[in-house]
Amino acid sequence: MFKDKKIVFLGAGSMAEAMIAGMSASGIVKPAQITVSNNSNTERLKQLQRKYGIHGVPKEELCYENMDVVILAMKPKDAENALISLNHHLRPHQLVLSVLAGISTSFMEDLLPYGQQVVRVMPNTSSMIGESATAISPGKHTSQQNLSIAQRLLQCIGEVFIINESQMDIFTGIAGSGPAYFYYLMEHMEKAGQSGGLDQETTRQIIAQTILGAARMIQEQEESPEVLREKVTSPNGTTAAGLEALSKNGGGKAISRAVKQAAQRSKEISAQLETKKLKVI
Ligand SMILES: NC(=O)C1=CN([C@@H]2O[C@H](COP(=O)(O)OP(=O)(O)OC[C@H]3O[C@@H](n4cnc5c(N)ncnc54)[C@H](OP(=O)(O)O)[C@@H]3O)[C@@H](O)[C@H]2O)C=CC1
Ligand SMILES: O=C(O)[C@@H]1CCC=N1
Repeated sequence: MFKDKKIVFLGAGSMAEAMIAGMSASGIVKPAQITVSNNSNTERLKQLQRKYGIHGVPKEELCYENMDVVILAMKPKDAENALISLNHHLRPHQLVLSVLAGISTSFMEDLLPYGQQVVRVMPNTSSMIGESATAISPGKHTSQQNLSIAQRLLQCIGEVFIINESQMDIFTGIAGSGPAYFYYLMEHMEKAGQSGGLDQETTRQIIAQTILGAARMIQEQEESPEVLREKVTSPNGTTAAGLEALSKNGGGKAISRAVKQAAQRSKEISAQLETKKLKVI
């Protein structure tokens, strides 16, 4: 499916690198098929080229007619300019994927040539090791075949969920931003471990294995998080004491608020960009 297909990343930041690393390691896409470009940081392009054996090409030197899949990976604030400058170069057969938080398929379609096939994507940085939870939603002109191409390509970096675009904000709150919540949790567990007498490195490995084990239990046992939690919790035992402290300190509420707040921010980004775009078209 991807033999000879040329994939181009516009944006060379942490998300692009995570996807490039995952795709290159998958063996499904060869590094030589991948090109990365950015706004101005040529040193960064050289670094990615050396590290992954891909092509790092400055924006002004990109050869647009050779691209099969264009992946937008700049910050949302830079999307409008990027789409406007792509408009003159794209051809109908070229598929545009965007990993930008808050950028809707209609936002892209309005700034690209009429009928351009686009797919909105929300990956996370675990793409780096092929463990992303990625959502995709097609635009209104996107064929089933191109949606399948996007799905297959993104399976190189982890699990892919095809969702309704109206669910993209909440997906972003859970999975796009999600790794950061777990790292935050780990930072705090690590500090507690150290103050309890464990060294940092050992604590880190213990926490990672604990989170990995809990995640795999959810994937492999047909039981809900609630049931699994109850199985850990002995009456009047250590876990009950820990959970009580979590609950008393607003732990559950804080987690739920974090997800909702991130989803809300995704909605706000969309709304702000829509207002700005209306002045352009
Ligand atoms: N980080 C994450 O966990 C996730 C991020 N995302 C999305 O990915 C996108 C990128 O995030 P992240 O990698 O963290 O951002 P970074 O700030 O790390 O990278 C942004 C990149 O975009 C480049 N850029 C800016 N304007 C243009 C342009 N017109 N054409 C080509 N490249 C351009 C920058 O180039 P230069 O350095 O030269 O200015 C830079 O390489 C965001 O939209 C974010 O919403 C989605 C899911 C998860
Ligand atoms: O923080 C952000 O806006 C991006 C999108 C999801 C994760 N990182």
